[in-house]
Amino acid sequence: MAAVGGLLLHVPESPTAAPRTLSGSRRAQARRQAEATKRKHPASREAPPAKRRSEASFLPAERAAAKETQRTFKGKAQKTFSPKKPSVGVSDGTREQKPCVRTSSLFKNNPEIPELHRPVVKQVQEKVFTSDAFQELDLHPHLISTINTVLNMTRMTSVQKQSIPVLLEGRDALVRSQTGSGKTLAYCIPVVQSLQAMKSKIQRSDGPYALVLVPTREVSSLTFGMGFKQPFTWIVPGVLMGGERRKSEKARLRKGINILISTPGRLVDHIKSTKNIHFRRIQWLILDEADRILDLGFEKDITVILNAINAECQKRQNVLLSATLTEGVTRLADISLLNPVRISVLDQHHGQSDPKGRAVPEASPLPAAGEPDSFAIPESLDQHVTLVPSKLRLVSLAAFILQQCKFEKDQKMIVFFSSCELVEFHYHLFVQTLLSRPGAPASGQLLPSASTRLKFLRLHGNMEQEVTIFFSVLKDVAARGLDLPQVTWIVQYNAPSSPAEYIHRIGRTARIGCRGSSLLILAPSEAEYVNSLASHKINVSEIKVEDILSVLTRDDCFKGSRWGSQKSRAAGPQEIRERATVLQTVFEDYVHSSERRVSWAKKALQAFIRAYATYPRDLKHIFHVRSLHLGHVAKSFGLRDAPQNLSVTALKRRQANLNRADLHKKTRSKHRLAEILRSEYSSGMEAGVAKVKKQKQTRRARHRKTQKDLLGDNRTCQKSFRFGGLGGGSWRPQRPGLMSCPCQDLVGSNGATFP
Ligand SMILES: Nc1ncnc2c1ncn2[C@@H]1O[C@H](COP(=O)(O)OP(=O)(O)OP(=O)(O)O)[C@@H](O)[C@H]1O
Repeated sequence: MAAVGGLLLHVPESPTAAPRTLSGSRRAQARRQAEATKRKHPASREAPPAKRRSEASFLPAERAAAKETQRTFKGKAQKTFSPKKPSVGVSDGTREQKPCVRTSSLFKNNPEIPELHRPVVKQVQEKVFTSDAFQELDLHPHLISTINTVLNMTRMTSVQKQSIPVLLEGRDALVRSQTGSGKTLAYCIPVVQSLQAMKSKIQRSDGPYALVLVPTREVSSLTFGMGFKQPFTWIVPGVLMGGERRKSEKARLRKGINILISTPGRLVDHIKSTKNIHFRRIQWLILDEADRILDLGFEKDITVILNAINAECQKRQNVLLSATLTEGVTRLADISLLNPVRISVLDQHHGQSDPKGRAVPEASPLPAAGEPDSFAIPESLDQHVTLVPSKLRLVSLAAFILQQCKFEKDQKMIVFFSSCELVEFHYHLFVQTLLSRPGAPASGQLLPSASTRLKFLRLHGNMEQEVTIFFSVLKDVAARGLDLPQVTWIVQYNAPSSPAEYIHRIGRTARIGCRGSSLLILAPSEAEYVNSLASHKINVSEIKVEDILSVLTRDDCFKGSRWGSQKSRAAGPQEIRERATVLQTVFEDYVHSSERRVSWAKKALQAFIRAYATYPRDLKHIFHVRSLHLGHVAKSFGLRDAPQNLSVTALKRRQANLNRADLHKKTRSKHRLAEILRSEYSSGMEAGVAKVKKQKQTRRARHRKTQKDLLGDNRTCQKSFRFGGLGGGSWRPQRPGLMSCPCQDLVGSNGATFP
């Protein structure tokens, strides 16, 4: 999974939008599908037989079918009819003659969906708000009025109530509180209060008095906007976050920044290369989202920063904030905090607060060595999981999106994917098939009932000019009434690599007491992941895949021919199957409408497999690339067959390569890099990524030069590289777009659009 975390955003569509029925060629296609399904399930022509009427019959687990975990793709021949007439094309010039292809069954040979025996655990919970107002704190009146009128906040959250007085007393603190509980203001307020109260008024040219380290530039911008922008004009806040030209950052540093917010990598960059950066007057060091900072591999950078600050100033106040208290965070607290107060906001049952709600120093229960940490999860967050066979993943995701964003009101959803390519692929696929555009033909791959009001947005760390685009998109979005904090659904299409990552992902909803829900989509072979979550006191309830797909019966555009106008009849498994098949055909037709699209889908599939191979060792027994049925997985990319060179043999060859002793040394750093790349927090500018990119460029340049010297001309490397060549060369999980052959040009989705 490379730079992970893609993200799709949805806005609601009017639930009153009248469904339109399929017309013309679309209807003909649906009929073909319905007939195909009928042929495959002849028994269901009438009422389904008794034994198939049960819920389980929805996904008939064929006895003959080997378990998905043991199967390999054999390149099943697709059924192809002679191309009597041109298929429906799309309006972008890629129209071409293609054979009329019947999609293979979505519902045959799927692995059995196991009963989910999820242990019910009592989740750790926190109370978000207190009844106390900010006025009760001894703050400057202007600061209070800014909080009340500009930030529009009156009551303190629990973490603010506990932390602000402790920090105003001048103590170091280790603060743990759930996502979206207001940790940012818990330190911003004391910092601003203490700096404005300084006897000699702060000058801009004094340089930094407070240093705030955050994991990503997105967080740095949000921190800047939320906490430090307004109150006292003579205190100048500033952000260093990459994306901007280093030269202009240097100029701003030269002018002076009093509250410096930065990502660790970028700051180290300046420490090494910018002469006029200094820490002489540092009074505050804040490590916000410490768990993510460590997850992203910034431990070394933090050490460099701590050394640089310690060399210039010894006395300061240190604060470390985190939503999860992992071993790494505790270690970081040990080296960066001096005699800290531990603030952990748990509910009354856990007895963390005294009756007045003040923090109880040193009272936080830390997990015993080896015992997993229990994470606090917002009470208002409903967590769900669904087990979906690989073949049904794409239709299930689409159905779920339609269910929430088409039939429910005011829903906003974030979908997390495991790599940038997956974001790009699904974004373009859904935009092209689920949305209607002005002037678009009624037929083609577009679903007729799509709405112009349903919107998709993509965000990932691999986007060119990330910062500008990211924020201009956000601004546009905000202008249309969208507000990221009001996200109602989090969907994790690919499981996260750690419980902490899971917490941070779902933490994008149910913030500050709002309601929110999350859905984790797992394959049947990954069901055990639920136990792994439970060991961290994370409770999920199951949604059946048939319930997700049943939404398709609410939309007549997925209607097969057989059901006519029987709108009122209860949707049976057979009808759901037919409609899911119609939707899958829409996707497959789109993907197969041109060679380029097929190639994009294959690249996305390849990225998925690469990402799948980077799960940490302790999760390998659940997520192992060998447990993937590639043919089935290919279907979830709209491909009718798996690319031949993604065979298990090729993967085995790669495994053999990885087992070679001389590769062992490299593996650990590769894992580290993979973790960085797979994180949705990765902004693409982290030191590790930049370093690897640079190394690759240098290697490529060196290689070309050697080639030129050897060959005496400008021929480039002829080392063979097959698409999807997992078996060729030393394949390893990489950032999307970086192929393993050092001489290979970058191939990827950067700035490119889906064909
Ligand atoms: N006292 C308050 N009253 C109302 N809203 C608040 C208050 N404090 C913070 N918020 C809002 O709550 C939201 C979440 O705050 P913040 O980002 O600081 O949470 P967090 O605990 O740092 O979350 P995460 O760990 O996910 O980063 C923000 O939109 C913020 O504006």
